[in-house]
Amino acid sequence: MGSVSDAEKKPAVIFVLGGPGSGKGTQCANVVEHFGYTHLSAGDLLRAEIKSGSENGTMIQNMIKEGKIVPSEVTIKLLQKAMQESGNDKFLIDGFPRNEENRAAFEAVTKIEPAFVLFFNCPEEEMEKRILSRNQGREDDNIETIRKRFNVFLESSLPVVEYYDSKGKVRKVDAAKSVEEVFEAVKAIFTPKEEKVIAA
Ligand SMILES: Nc1ncnc2c1ncn2[C@@H]1O[C@H](COP(=O)(O)OP(=O)(O)OP(=O)(O)O)[C@@H](O)[C@H]1O
Ligand SMILES: Nc1ccn([C@@H]2O[C@H](COP(=O)(O)O)[C@@H](O)[C@H]2O)c(=O)n1
Ligand SMILES: [Mg+2]
Repeated sequence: MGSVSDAEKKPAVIFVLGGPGSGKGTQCANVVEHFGYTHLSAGDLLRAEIKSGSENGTMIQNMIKEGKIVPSEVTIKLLQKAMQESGNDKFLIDGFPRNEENRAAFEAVTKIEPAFVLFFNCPEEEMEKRILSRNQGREDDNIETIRKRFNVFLESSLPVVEYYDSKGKVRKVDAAKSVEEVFEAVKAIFTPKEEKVIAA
């Protein structure tokens, strides 16, 4: 039997999930700094696609304004392109998969299974407060769209988390704490077991 060559090795993927405003982007930036992953936010890639003037731009903009999930084909192409261009082999994929269609299509197209799913658990009240004071000029950071995004999260995204939980792949973090406290919990998940033994 031949061994898998470096060129054939699949990249390591961690899906980062959690409700809107739970702190996914904030914590991914910390993980990048400490653990050398490339951070790919599906939402950021879609917003960049609108700005680029692509033919899908208007459709994506309308979906984001309504808090709806863009068809997987579009988002997966953007993720694959960003992964290839990064030159890295380990990725934090933030805000994806957002529904069962995203999940099944990513697996079918890339044949990649996530190493694990990092799930930020945060009460809706706290997430709403954070989004309303984010001030990044996002078109979907208004109370009407926020409510729609929360509904989509409950109805379509949480079942994906439950799917991975049933496979023992979810690492759940209490995201209602301070940025520093949340990162302590995240760090413990990313630190290899042998390093934890040495540090003890
Ligand atoms: N633990 C925290 N405590 C207080 N504020 C936080 C915390 N984590 C992030 N924030 C702030 O909350 C806002 C939302 O955080 P962030 O953008 O990281 O969330 P997100 O999960 O990526 O949201 P979205 O799904 O809308 O992209 C930001 O203004 C950020 O600075
Ligand atoms: N897999 C995804 C991810 C995001 N979207 C759309 O982008 C919006 C913003 O996403 P954030 O992660 O930056 O909050 C989201 O509400 C969706 O409209 C998507 O379609 N598919
Ligand atoms: Mg984000």
